[in-house]
Amino acid sequence: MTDAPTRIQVAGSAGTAPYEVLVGRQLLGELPGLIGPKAKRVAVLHPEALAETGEAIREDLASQGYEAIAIQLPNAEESKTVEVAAYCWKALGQTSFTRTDVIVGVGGGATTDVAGFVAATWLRGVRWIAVPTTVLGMVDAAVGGKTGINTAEGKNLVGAFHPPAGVLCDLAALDSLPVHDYVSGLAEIIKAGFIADPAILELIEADPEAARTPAGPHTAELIERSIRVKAEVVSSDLKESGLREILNYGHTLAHAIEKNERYNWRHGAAVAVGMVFAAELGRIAGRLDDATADRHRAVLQSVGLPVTYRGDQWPKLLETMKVDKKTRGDRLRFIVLDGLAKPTVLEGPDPAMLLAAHAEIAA
Ligand SMILES: NC(=O)c1ccc[n+]([C@@H]2O[C@H](COP(=O)([O-])OP(=O)(O)OC[C@H]3O[C@@H](n4cnc5c(N)ncnc54)[C@H](O)[C@@H]3O)[C@@H](O)[C@H]2O)c1
Ligand SMILES: O=C(O)C(=O)C[C@@H](O)[C@H](O)[C@H](O)COP(=O)(O)O
Ligand SMILES: [Zn+2]
Repeated sequence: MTDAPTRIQVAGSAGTAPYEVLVGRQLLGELPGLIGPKAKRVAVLHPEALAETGEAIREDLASQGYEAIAIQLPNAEESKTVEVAAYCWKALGQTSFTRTDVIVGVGGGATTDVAGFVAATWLRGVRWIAVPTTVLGMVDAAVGGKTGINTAEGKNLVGAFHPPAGVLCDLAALDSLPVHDYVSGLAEIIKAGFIADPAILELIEADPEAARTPAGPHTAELIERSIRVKAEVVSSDLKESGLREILNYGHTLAHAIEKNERYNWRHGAAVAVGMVFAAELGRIAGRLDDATADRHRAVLQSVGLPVTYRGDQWPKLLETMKVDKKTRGDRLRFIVLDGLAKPTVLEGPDPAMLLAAHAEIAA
């Protein structure tokens, strides 16, 4: 017998329907209920690494009478391209996928970003369900309806706000996740700690080694607390017209690092460096106290996340940051902290401040 899952509500916003994020074990029995009675066809999008899982889900849905297809995507960031999206559109077209049919995205954040984007664009929008299988996917990517792909110019530059009909976080999926990917997801959990829920930081600081494994005593609590932070924010501001920008803490520099590394760095690793940069920027701008700024480096390093980046790359990073989605005209905008759990926007900082903050993360 399994325990009942935790259910976290995400309110409908900007005309979209509310949905639930379930956290627990053996949740796949929830899929047909979420797919709903109108669907005839279901497309299960999964990465190469989860070929067996994707096929098992497809078979299960087929045994329940759906015309189920599996669409295998490349692993990780290689899937977030227009070519992969076009491959999915072709597969849906060849299956005569209609507006009442449903997409299921099973995988990490890269997979659910593409699956959601394909769902947002196919026939101008079909229903989709997220089944995140990484820590990062569960606590962040699968929740909130930001879907998208990268372009040559940068990260997530094409996309749509298209919330899922439900999110199933089956903690058992984390057992097969390589430790490198598990730890990368901790960066977004730590982000939630700094912007909104410091209890997260205390749980990690009490035993950083335990935080690095799904067998740790606080795994479910860390995941659920982070989902609650995200759910609360996106419930009130789906389309990032204000509050939602706080979820972008550390991301202005992180996305530039990812592009500069041709996406060979995991998103979470880049976000770790980006948060140290943002903390230093906050300190230099006279907003953030020394102890909270230093705490960033300490907690991130304690779980094995990077806190520095190649110092000679600054001109390229600065150029890429100009296309960050928070930029308005020529004014760069950063999320910084006024104190612990007090995120705010820093508009058009002096270039000397940016350079000084960069010096603090330059390896
Ligand atoms: N939409 C959003 O709001 C949002 C939020 C945060 C991050 N993101 C995006 O999420 C992406 C990062 O997601 P990620 O960290 O989950 O990485 P990922 O999706 O690239 O997955 C990492 C690797 O793990 C594999 N994998 C996935 N689940 C597995 C499992 N259970 N066992 C073994 N291998 C598994 C994947 O195939 C991949 O090779 C980035 O593209 C980022 O931009 C989006
Ligand atoms: O949900 C959000 O909003 C976020 O900013 C969460 C981030 O962790 C995530 O990486 C997001 O995809 C970044 O969005 P972008 O708009 O900067 O591409
Ligand atoms: Zn992120």
